[in-house]
Amino acid sequence: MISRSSLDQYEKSLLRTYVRSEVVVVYKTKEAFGGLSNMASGYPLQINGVRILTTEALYQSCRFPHMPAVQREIIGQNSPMTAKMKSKPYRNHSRPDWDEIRYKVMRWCLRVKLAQNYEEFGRLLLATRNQPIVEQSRKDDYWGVKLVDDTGGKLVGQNVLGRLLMELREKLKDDTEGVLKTVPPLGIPDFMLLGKPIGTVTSKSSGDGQKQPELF
Ligand SMILES: Nc1nc(O)c(N)c(N[C@@H]2O[C@H](COP(=O)(O)O)[C@@H](O)[C@H]2O)n1
Repeated sequence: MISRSSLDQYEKSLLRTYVRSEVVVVYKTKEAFGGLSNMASGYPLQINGVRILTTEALYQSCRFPHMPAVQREIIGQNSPMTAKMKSKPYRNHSRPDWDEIRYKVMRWCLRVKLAQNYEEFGRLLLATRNQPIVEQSRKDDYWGVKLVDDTGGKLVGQNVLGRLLMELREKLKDDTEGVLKTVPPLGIPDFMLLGKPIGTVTSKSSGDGQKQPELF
């Protein structure tokens, strides 16, 4: 069995340190790079024809493929924060492999956000140039980074969300053919929304969440 102290040591080894003045900080959604946050509104999504207002709601709903009623409650929220709050009482019932796959789900959610908001989200991502991106958080040093000194200069965390955003940015820089406008489903079991397997996402399926009317 792995001892608590070696687990603590391992966790510590995953932490990275950033200097605030040298990075793009994602903190409040109204700030310059706030659109990179999953809590940002204005980047609507559509999965299997279902309208979802934010990547936060999409990400949280992916915890519960076996509980469509909970997914419906989460994606029915107008605010991303309440979508996250709605998931809280059910967290112990998240899919059993959640901790192992959540970063893949997050990577897929960001791909969907880009595919369906290619111009606006793409422009924001590219505006970060080659700088490190970090999400500042008060509590979460897995997805983000926390302030570690009173001067506010040092940020420490695994910064998994920031690293996924940087990974996507680098792919976008090479995306001359618009390949990122199509997102295949994740290759994991039970990748479902409201009882149906999640299909390929395309840029055309974004917008106001209504299916396109038949023209002929
Ligand atoms: N509580 C909270 N407030 C914010 O303003 C945040 N940006 C976040 N972080 C986001 O929460 C999501 C992860 O949720 P889990 O704790 O893994 O359920 C992820 O989108 C973070 O970016 N949290």
